Amino acid sequence: MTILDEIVAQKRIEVEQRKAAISVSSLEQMPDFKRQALSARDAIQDLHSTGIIAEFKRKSPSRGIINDWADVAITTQGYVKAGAAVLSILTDEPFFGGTLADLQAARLANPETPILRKDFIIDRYQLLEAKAWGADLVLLIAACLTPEEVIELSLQAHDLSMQVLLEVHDEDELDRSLTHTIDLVGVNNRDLKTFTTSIETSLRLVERIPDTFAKITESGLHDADTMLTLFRAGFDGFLIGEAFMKTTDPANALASLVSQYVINNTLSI
Ligand SMILES: O=P(O)(O)OC[C@@H](O)[C@@H](O)c1c[nH]c2ccccc12
Repeated sequence: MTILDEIVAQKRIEVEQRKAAISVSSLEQMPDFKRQALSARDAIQDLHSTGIIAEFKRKSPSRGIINDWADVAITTQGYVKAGAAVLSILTDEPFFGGTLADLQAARLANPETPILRKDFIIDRYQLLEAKAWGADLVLLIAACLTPEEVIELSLQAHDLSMQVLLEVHDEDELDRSLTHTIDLVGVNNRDLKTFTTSIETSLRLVERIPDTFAKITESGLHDADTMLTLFRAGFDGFLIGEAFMKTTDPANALASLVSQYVINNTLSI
């Protein structure tokens, strides 16, 4: 059993418990449910965008505790000020230490920045939760969904005005799950079986992703040279968590990376 199987098994139980605790109509009555979601795709593909999706992550199965002290509102506001185009908020509690309250706090603190609900989505109910608690887009992970489920969940997300980031890790997942009903494709550099990260995964898969989708490279990124290599290979966006969260000042770490990236990018044009 891989870690992903374990997380999804746990998630199925959790979703049933949440459904029993909060009804769909209560979610629909939450103030943000009717809010028009912001376009993450536009924010990332804007000419002046850094393309950075900055993640708030307290812990992970691969790293254990990364940061147990940071405040969500302060950290995410700092991220935005330092140049993040989009925010990613982990809402899985057992494995990543996140909550829907974190999502809501980030929403309140950053009314103009698109926010990704980062979780293991397997059920429409979680899309309703995402919208109700302030998300603009959701992650769908190809490795834990059938191609039919990807289509169904992405259409439902669109009905709620949210965009969809489809995460893949290999050719098979990409070829099997890519559908015009998603908006952004994320290549996860982290192998969930071994927890190792390799940007070769992104460099290999980018060729197969049509230009109609925004292309995001995810995980294990921490330096401007690597970002530049990936940008040149065709990526529009970079999902980065640990490199920021493990420092004493996550927003400042983002600011340094951005200035280095801008310098390198300008020098090499
Ligand atoms: O912290 P990193 O190595 O910069 O990675 C961020 C992000 O890509 C990673 O947290 C992630 C990618 N896909 C996921 C799916 C679920 C939970 C977490 C993730």
